[in-house]
Parts: sequence; C-alpha cells; structure tokens
Amino acid sequence: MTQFDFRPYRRRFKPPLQTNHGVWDVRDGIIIRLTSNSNVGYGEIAPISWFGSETVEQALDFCRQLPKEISEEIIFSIPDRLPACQFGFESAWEDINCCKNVQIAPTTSLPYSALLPAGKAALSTWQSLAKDGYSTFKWKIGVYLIAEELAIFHHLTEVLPERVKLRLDANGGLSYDEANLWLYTCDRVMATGVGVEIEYIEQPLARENLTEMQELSCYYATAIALDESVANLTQLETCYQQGWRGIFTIKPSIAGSPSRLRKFCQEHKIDAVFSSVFETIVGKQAALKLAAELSLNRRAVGFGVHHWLEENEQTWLEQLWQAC
Ligand SMILES: O=C(O)CCC(=O)c1ccccc1C(=O)O
Ligand SMILES: [Mg+2]
Repeated sequence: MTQFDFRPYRRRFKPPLQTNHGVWDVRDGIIIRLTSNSNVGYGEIAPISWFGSETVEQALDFCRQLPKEISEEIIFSIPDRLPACQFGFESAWEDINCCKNVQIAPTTSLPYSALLPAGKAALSTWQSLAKDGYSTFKWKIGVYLIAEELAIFHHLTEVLPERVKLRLDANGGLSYDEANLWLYTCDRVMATGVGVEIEYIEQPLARENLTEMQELSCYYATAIALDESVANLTQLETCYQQGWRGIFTIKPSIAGSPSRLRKFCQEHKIDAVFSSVFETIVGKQAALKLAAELSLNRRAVGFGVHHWLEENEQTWLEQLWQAC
C-alpha cells in the first residue's frame, strides 16, 4: 500500500504568456506525494484545460475522492479524461518504484528552446536569451494582425545570428489562407539563404483541421508540427493513424500516462519535440526524463527558463508542503 497526499498550488507568471488563445498569467496545479515503505515520490498535475486537458477543479475532485492509502491498480487505471492526473500519479509512482538506477542520457545534452514574447517585443528579447546560450527560439504568431507579424518576422530573420533555429507557434489561430502565406514566406526566407533556419510552424490551423495541415505539409518545404491536435495520447494515436508523419509536439504533463507515451513513441519512432506546460520543477523533471529517452531527432526541448514571481523553486516547494 502507498500513502497519498496532495497540495494545490498557484503561481503567477512574470510576464504573462500571450498566445492566440489569449493571455495566461496564473498557473494552478497540484503537487502529489506518494510514500511507500519510507520511500517518497513526488508528482505534479499541471492541467491546461484550454489546451484540451481536464480542469484543475476536475483534477482536485479526483484527488479529494481518493483514499489516503492507494494501490498501484488505482494509479494505473486513472481514466483518459484525466490525462494530467495520469501523468502526475504515474510519475510519482516511478519516482519511488523504478528507474532510480536506470542510466539515461543526461538531459543537459538536449538543447533547449526559449520562448520569445509575441509581437515586436521579440525583437528586443532574443539578445539576452542568445547571451544565455539559447540557439533555438519559439515565437508566438496569430496574436496580432498578420501584416504586422510578417513585418516583424522579416526583421527578426535579418537580425538573428546565423545558425539560430526559429519556430513559429500559431496556436491554431491562422486561417487556411494565412497559413499558406506564412508557409510561403518561410520557404522564401529559407531560399534566400539568410542565416536563420525556420525549423517549423507549430499548429497553424485549429486542432480539427488535420487534413488541411496534411495538405499544407505537402505543398511547402517548411515543416509543420502538430501541438493542440495531439495534446493527449488518444489524439496522438488518432493523428498517427490518420497518416500524420510530420513533427509531433509532446507536452508530457498533459499527454497522459508516461508508460503508454513511451510505448507509443518507441513503437512508431515519431519525430517528437518535447515541450513544457509551465509546470514546476517536479513535473519538469519527469517530463525531461521522458524527453531524454524519447527525443529521437534530439530536437531542442521547449523548456527554456520562464520567470515566476517565486524565484527559488526548491524553497517554494518545501514551503508549499509545510504550509498546511
Ligand atoms: O513549447 C515551448 O517551447 C514552450 C511552451 C509553450 O509554448 C506552451 C506552453 C504552455 C501552453 C502552450 C504552449 C504552446 O506550445 O502552445
Ligand atoms: Mg504550441
């Protein structure tokens, strides 16, 4: 038997994240703790309901109805409608039960991608991130008018140093015509031989428009990565079955069961990019462990630093645990 305990948390972004879905400034989540024969394991439930996972309230309801002592069976039979819970519980379980001695490639050997702010703020932000050692950047598009963003984009490609990789993330916010224009523009920029490499456009169209994205990926040299379309394992499996062989963005914290994710990635050898949901160090460590195991093409992981009002994560966590 395993003892189970949990703590809800709330943290504020500094600055807030701006995407086509709107502004996001508060991250609510749950840290869980499993104890078995004096071994302690932590896990994190960090849902993003606007991205297709359960809500924090649904996750809290699930935690509240569980007994104080739980079995392995409970952990491995969490329903698919609670993918962030599947991740949190299974990674806490792994934290105590296995993998302690398994040698995996150190996560530090995977490059990190840093997020640039939407709009023209990107133009004055990349320099300090480049100084910190980042050479892959992701810029949010579909936030402002396309004409404005294209102008900023041209400027960015002129100033970014050579060999930098740039990802554009539309969060499903482009129309079909706009997506064509972006892909055409990226192809043109690449053909003119500027130093920067446009690595891909992430989720140009809404999640259900897979066929159109498949079409677009045939028309243009610039790659497309799915993100919202493959937010959880069920969607990932569906898109794969429907023939998507482009890039898959995987956010382990909301994808669902880590063991099932491992199995899927290993079986199908997908081209995966691992990405954060702005979880705490607890979820981040579990997600990066999966990234280290499963990043076949060693694409940069989207776990670049993000700033919180609370600076020291370890202290913050200890305080969270002792507070109640
Ligand atoms: O993937 C990254 O590089 C950073 C993480 C990121 O962009 C993100 C973080 C939380 C929610 C959605 C997204 C997204 O990719 O759209
Ligand atoms: Mg994305």
